Amino acid sequence: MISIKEVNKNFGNTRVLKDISIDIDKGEIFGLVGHSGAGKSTLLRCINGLESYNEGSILINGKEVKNLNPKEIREFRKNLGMIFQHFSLLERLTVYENIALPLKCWGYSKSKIDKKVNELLNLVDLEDKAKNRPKQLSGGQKQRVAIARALTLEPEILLCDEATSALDPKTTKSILELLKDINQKLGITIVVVTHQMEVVKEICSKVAILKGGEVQECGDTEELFLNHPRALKELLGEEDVVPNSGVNIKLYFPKDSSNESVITSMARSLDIDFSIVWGKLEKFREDVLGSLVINIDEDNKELVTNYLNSTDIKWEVL
Ligand SMILES: Nc1ncnc2c1ncn2[C@@H]1O[C@H](COP(=O)(O)OP(=O)(O)OP(=O)(O)O)[C@@H](O)[C@H]1O
Repeated sequence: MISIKEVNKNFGNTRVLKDISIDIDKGEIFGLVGHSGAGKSTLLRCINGLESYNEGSILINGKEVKNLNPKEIREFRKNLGMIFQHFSLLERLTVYENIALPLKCWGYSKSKIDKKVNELLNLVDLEDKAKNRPKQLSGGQKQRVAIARALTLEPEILLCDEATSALDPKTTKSILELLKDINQKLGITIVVVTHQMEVVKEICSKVAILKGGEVQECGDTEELFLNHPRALKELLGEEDVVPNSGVNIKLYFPKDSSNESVITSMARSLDIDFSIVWGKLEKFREDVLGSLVINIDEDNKELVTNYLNSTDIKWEVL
């Protein structure tokens, strides 16, 4: 649905997007994650046609975004909803009027507008706030209004730029639940730009980690958390602290494997000593993923690595 190929983008002499290639499938919730300045928002603006790109291609439903003429771009934008960190609601309008705005601009009849707005108020659970103004709402409620407004023209794609960054953790969770619900009920493809790994963990099926305008990692979110590549560690500010002597081996346990049985079986079959350096369990949606670092004698390295290769456990020497 969204196919980004070798996209380069410069601001003056500075290249801020470097050879970006990402494919986003229909119905997916895709995360673009990275520290400030990584190029996330610029990429999002290239996707929605607000910025052009110097080289490469961005195809949405088979159409090259930068080649769209003004008439096509109007239709194209209709198909893309967008929500932002600071909601971008009009303060002088009520909740109802804010949601109705895009429909009014497109010249829909009053009855069609009324039907759609009420349907969306129900979807975002704000029926009782229709007559309120934005200043009478909490941050989470404001974002719900923004989400409803972004959905009025029934877009196929919803772009979220740091949509939960201004919200507390509990409100963030409820907004993420709503986005998940919308994705499932309406089949909308959602692209989420965020610096919050919790957001990625909670709702994104795929993710790309950006750094310095480049894609460092891209793939399945669960795989990424399980494999914990360097790019993810850097993003999370994690460091593996391990002993200087012996060999340190990190084992990764997918959600359906029992770490204890592998470790005890290994100790029993190989009849060797090893120490556990540290272990970590991490909640991943409804499941728990784990990793464990063990320290063994250099002499036992081959024995242990051969044993681990005979299991389905992923591992690496640190
Ligand atoms: N209009 C612009 N003119 C010049 N440079 C820009 C412009 N917009 C962004 N940049 C630069 O492009 C780089 C990427 O910025 P971008 O806003 O895309 O990053 P980001 O990952 O979204 O960061 P943040 O989360 O802080 O918004 C940064 O170095 C930024 O300074």
